Amino acid sequence: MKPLLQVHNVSQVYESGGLLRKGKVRAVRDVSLVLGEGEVLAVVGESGCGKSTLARMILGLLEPTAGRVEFEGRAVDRRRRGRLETAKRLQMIFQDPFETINSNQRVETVIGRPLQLHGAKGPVRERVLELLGQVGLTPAEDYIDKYPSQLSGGQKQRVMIARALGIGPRVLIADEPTSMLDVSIGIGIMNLMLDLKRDNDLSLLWITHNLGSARYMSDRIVIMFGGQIVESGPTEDVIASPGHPYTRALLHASPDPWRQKTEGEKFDDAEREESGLPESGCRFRNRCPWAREECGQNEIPLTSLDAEREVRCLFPLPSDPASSPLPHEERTVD
Ligand SMILES: Nc1ncnc2c1ncn2[C@@H]1O[C@H](COP(=O)(O)OP(=O)(O)OP(=O)(O)O)[C@@H](O)[C@H]1O
Repeated sequence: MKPLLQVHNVSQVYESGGLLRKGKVRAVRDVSLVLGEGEVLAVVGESGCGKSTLARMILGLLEPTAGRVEFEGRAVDRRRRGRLETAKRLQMIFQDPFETINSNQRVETVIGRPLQLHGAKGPVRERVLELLGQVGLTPAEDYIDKYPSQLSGGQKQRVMIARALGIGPRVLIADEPTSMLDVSIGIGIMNLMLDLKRDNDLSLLWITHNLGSARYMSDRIVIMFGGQIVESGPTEDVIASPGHPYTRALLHASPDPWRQKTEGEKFDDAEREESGLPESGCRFRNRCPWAREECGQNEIPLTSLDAEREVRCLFPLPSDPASSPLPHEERTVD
């Protein structure tokens, strides 16, 4: 598969705190990944693991502290003109359509303005109607003159997808686009994105904390924990026999993935998580039932499990699921 988007050893360090309490947050640590043409790659991890930071670096909205991002073989340019060029090819769908839609603009403007910005001449109404049809908002005439407040959450997300699609991107980066929607509405959005991917020859980067949606959507999966990739490989293989204890824990956890969070709550979670993780050795070891002394001694590298899979663990779980006990049966720390 031809690589479209390449992330090479990217890191991000934030300066945090005020005058009295300064600190550094190493939000993303040496992450590399490749998204191939026509592929769906899922990036999965819990709140605070660095997914959104990674997405912002990919889009050129945030300069990596180290490493680089290449799109179609060229470095992503952070200057304004470069960003416009990038935006034509790489479009983002955000978690919260309520936040990103300007409430004073009608649907025609929300979708039409970026078309004009990217060079469409004259009235764009016809094209907007066509895009509304493509995202399932039909009859399109019923939607085009509406304001966001007259739309449901799922309809707003469809408007945002139409807006992104209009520019003719090659890659859609979707950051938790269904997490604020009811499950059935979210499934509708996932099906729509898969259809659009197929019909428009798109690639998708699907960012989520929900392994179920990643499984539904993706060909390959990257699992992140504490700013690092801890496992990657073909989605079905990783889910059938996770190599990293964190992937295993994600599989067996039963979080409520559709719960709405406020912005403040999100940050609290993330900060609590970040401050509780060890800086050296395996970052997951305090939560790992298989952890041994060696796990805290050195940085753990990503190593190959086979030609397509990598795992960041000194003692990867065996591939035979029967010999890998469930979390509540797991043996105690040596
Ligand atoms: N602007 C910022 N300044 C300081 N720290 C930040 C900033 N943005 C994010 N962080 C921290 O960086 C880490 C990664 O955050 P990020 O938002 O990328 O994670 P995430 O996996 O996308 O989480 P969520 O799903 O909750 O958005 C967290 O510890 C977070 O608190």
